[in-house]
Amino acid sequence: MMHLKMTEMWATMGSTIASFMFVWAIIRQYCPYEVRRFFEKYTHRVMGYFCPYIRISFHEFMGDRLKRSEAYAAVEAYLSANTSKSAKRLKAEMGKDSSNLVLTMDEYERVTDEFQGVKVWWVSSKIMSPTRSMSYYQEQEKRFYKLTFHYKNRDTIAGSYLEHVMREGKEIRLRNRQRKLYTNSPGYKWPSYKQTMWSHIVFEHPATFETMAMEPEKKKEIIEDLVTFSKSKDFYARIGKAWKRGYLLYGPPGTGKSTMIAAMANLLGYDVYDLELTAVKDNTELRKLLIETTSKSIIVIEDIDCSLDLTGQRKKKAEMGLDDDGDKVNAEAGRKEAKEEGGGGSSSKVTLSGLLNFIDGIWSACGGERLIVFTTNYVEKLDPALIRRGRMDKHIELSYCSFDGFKVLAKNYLKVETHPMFDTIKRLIGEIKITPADVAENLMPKSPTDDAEKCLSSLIEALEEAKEAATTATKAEELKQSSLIRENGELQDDKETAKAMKNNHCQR
Ligand SMILES: Nc1ncnc2c1ncn2[C@@H]1O[C@H](COP(=O)(O)OP(=O)(O)OP(=O)(O)O)[C@@H](O)[C@H]1O
Ligand SMILES: [Mg+2]
Repeated sequence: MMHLKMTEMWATMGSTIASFMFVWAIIRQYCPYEVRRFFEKYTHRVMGYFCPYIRISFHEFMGDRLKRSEAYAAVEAYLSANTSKSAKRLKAEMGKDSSNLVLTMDEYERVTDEFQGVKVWWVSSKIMSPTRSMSYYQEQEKRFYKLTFHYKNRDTIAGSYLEHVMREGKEIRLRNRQRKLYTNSPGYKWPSYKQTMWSHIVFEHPATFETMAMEPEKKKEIIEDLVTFSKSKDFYARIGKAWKRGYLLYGPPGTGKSTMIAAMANLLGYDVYDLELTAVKDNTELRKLLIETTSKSIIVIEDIDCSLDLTGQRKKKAEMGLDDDGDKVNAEAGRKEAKEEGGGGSSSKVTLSGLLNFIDGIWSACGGERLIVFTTNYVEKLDPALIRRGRMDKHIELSYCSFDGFKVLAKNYLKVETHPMFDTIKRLIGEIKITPADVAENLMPKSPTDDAEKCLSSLIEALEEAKEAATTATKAEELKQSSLIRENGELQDDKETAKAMKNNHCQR
């Protein structure tokens, strides 16, 4: 009897829901927007009394604002990365600024997600809402994601789950965004959509640490240093230090300094600001440029030793004939010294103290998560204040090609990991100095018929030539030294003979 009553009750409820759904479908299809909104409002209110679930909506555009909601974009990125495998209906779109396809949940698709043992449901949906365009109304699609969860999990979801979704979503967006290469050089007229001091193009350098020729341990150490930095937001906050790190890359030309900067940017997904110091008018302009840089970026000053006359203060003193303490010294000698040092023809008024402020002054903390990289061929020429630890935290020397470096290049260029010619190359590379750029050039096939053997022979030839040139140069130097010694000896003998003759003459 009881069972019969329950069955009847379920049947009645079922038919009520079915009739309700039918009426609702008709309303959605045929009724004007106002009537639909009215029904929606009251149905949600009635359902709210019985339903134990909570819903949170993330609308793409809020109110009349034209800007896309950051929360919606983060949810979209999170869902497309985490739940697109379980969704059955997906939408494929070209990523913004990028060339790859992005898969997101299709409209009205529903997926589940789990967090700390709590199950939640996400639905992608849209509503048609009226917008006033010129003088008439038209309907516009408004997309949103709806999150549903049981009310007993309210604290977990509203607290940690949403924070987790936002954080992950933002990280995914940053990873997938098209990165940019900025410059302040007035020579470049790259497209820029707003009036800023920087112009930019899309950053598309293919260098990675994997393709860099250097000792594996050194490479590993640099990668670990960079990754640790990028994950140390809380650490930097705890020790009260701005979240930035300075790298000084030094070494002879063609050893991979610029290549390493590109590899760093690709590893961390950062933008690159290539700062042309000679084009900066003065310290104020330098500060403005700094303020306009964004987080997750690398600010690069290449060839810092020739970028600016950073020893300018001293040169001016020298030109005026003042010594370091400001005392007057031989004016003529001072002017000569200044001229010999190169003169510094740049019209930039940026000073060393302006640059030091740029690196670690109060303003440098704005934005956070930034690397500052200097490159130079002559580290010994730089002012010690500029590169002391704390400013340039990590000094990396990029040097001549080692055998390990050669193996990386051979793998990149020729796809060979071992070859009988490797032994000869190992011996020669140990004997002479050759830059990775020179090795790379020799390994580059010059015609479609050039195979690995041909390229390796060309490298051996170049190494042998370089060895011969080095031997000849050493011999010439030795010869020069010995003739100098001989000349000095003869001079000494002549002096002694003259002295003896003079003594004889006096005695007489
Ligand atoms: N360590 C390296 N690993 C891989 N390729 C390298 C390396 N060093 C140089 N190369 C190759 O040589 C070319 C020149 O290197 P790069 O411009 O990075 O040198 P650099 O040290 O910046 O030189 P400069 O001091 O003249 O600016 C690069 O295009 C790259 O192909
Ligand atoms: Mg370079």
